[in-house]
Amino acid sequence: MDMVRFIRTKVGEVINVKEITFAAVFSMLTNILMSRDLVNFELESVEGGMSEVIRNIFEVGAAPNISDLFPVLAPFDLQNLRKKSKELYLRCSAMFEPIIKERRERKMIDEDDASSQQDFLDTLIRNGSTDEHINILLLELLVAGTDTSSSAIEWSMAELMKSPEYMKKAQEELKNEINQDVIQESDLPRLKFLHACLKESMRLHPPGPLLLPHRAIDSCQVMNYSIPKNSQVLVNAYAIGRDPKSWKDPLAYNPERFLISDMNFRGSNTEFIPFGAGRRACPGQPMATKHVPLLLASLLHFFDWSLPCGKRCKRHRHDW
Ligand code: HEM
Repeated sequence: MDMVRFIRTKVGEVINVKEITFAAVFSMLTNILMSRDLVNFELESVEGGMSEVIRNIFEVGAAPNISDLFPVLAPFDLQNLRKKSKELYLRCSAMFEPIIKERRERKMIDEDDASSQQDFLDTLIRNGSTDEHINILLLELLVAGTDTSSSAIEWSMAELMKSPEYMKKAQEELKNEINQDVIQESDLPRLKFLHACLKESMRLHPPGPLLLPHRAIDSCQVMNYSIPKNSQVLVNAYAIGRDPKSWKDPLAYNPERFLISDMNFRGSNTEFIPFGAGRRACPGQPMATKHVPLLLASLLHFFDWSLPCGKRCKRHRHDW
């Protein structure tokens, strides 16, 4: 895997885990979506400054918007959020357009050849999607999938650096369970402790702390609160994951709590909802729960980690 090869060239140097995992996830997603690798690990960069664009879109999307509180102000776009979104969308479209054009021209989709491999882009073209639809869909999936997945890996690494005994336990599990030079999807079900570490990191640091904004389609009563029809509803997954009514010693990083529980990522347990729950839960969850543990396992199995200049982390109580 490119990420592992790249880190091997940096052994002994300080590694920026955030940049590397962002690039690795981005590369996985662009390969799945359009069979293209837009990442250059050597330059630690994503082609055409894509990582910056994706991050900016995330920031613009998550920024508090005064028009949500005073809808009458929306046409004035006082914070320039709509203007910025449009500029970022145009920058992304400029990146995707040559790829879509080339794919259309090469007529890679051979309707008669049922065995020819199709990626997401082929399927969209074959279904008659316009360039605009394709641009928007690719962008939405890259934005929704990259920062969330890399944040889950980064927080897991940060927590494991703070708790060396759990890092060691996860590495021992990997040593016992992985017999070959690469970690494969088929190995994942055996990595119980690794999954527990990931769940515990996502409980404390859900990559979407307020999920996505929802809208009440009807007036309703939730406990003692009246929710009027059409109001925007934000679900605080961050607070839910740290609620002392649901979690014993909620601020402690303790992956073992997930070894003795059958909580999954599908939102069946409302006290643990890093991917949301119900009809609008994350559609990328089945994919993310494969590539996120694969990347985390690769970081832990192939390398030993320490903080720069022998620094030590304080453990246990949560200052994050
Ligand atoms: C660790 C990784 C990920 C996390 C924690 C995560 C989390 C979430 C959350 C919390 C939501 C909102 C759910 C709600 O409001 O109820 C969401 C929505 C979404 N996610 Fe993910 N996600 C991840 C990875 C991905 C990936 C890899 C993709 C696709 C490539 C993806 C695509 C989407 C899309 C398209 C939506 C919007 C769904 C809608 O509008 O109904 N996500 N995700």
